[in-house]
Amino acid sequence: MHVRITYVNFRSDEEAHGTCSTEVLRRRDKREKIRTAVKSPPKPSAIRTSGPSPLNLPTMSVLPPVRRDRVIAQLPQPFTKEAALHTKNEFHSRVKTACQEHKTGTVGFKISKVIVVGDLAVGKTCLINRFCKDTFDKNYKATIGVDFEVERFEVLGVPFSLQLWDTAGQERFKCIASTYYRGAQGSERSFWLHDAMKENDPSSVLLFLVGTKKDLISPAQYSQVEQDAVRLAEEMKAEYWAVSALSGENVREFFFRVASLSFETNVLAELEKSGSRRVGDVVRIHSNTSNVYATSKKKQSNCCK
Ligand SMILES: Nc1nc2c(ncn2[C@@H]2O[C@H](COP(=O)(O)OP(=O)(O)OP(=O)(O)O)[C@@H](O)[C@H]2O)c(=O)[nH]1
Ligand SMILES: [Mg+2]
Repeated sequence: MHVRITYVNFRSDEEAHGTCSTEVLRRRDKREKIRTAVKSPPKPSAIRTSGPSPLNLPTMSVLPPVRRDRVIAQLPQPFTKEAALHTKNEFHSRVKTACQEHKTGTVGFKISKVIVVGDLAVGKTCLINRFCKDTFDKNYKATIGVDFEVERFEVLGVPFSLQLWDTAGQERFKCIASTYYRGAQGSERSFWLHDAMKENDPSSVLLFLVGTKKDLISPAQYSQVEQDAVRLAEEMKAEYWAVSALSGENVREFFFRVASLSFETNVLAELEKSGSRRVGDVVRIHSNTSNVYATSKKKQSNCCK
């Protein structure tokens, strides 16, 4: 399951420009090879949990407990309904039931990848640091290659982790990000989106367009920029957010929304996968047919609607 996020960088003196994007990608072995240039992230097994709730982990666990402020009990709402991946008020009912019945399969053991990509200095690193470390550095230090953070959540009582990849926006480091998005063509501005979408199945991607540095723009300027950003998000089939790493505005809400939609999509996919092999399925025996197994419910589509 892939989730992508693209950012628009707000400036008070010019129209939003540049993009950075975040995507949650399912672990792909091929891609792991680029990590020769970066720190090795923890393997999935290193964050495995044994019970349904990490808050109840035994003291012997190697894992720290999920922070209280990373517990998600309600579906976070989109920034604007005009450009949202979906506008439901609550988690999908099948997801809620699966969580209540502890039938979320392997979702609690997975890490979803969030890849933040975009032009240099749009604020990718600061955004991640504000969320993960609650810090902000006004001095620009270009990211070299790729860096990462792992954030653990508990969604509807189920552990869920995001691996946040912070890529470099500078041209000279683009080759590393390009390992993810091979074959990219097009302008600087469209590079990230076009390339990323080309390399991945769009139906398995959650894409977010994020306007960074919201504090730099006046409310009047912002409302004009937002119209353009919403239009762009619609074109991209992305969910739009506007954030400020400096003030912290919307940063937590945004990452909670990313975690929640990724979690929901993962659980629905898991239910879809296991739909034809559930324990306790009804077994019907017909004298006139050789097809003796039937599930109690028809397979349902993996859809948030
Ligand atoms: N005013 C304001 N400045 C910000 C904000 N976020 C980042 N900045 C500043 O913008 C500059 C670049 O921020 P970074 O987060 O390092 O940018 P980046 O996208 O990671 O850049 P690369 O690593 O080169 O791709 C820094 O000087 C930050 O202090 C914000 O929300 N508001
Ligand atoms: Mg950076």
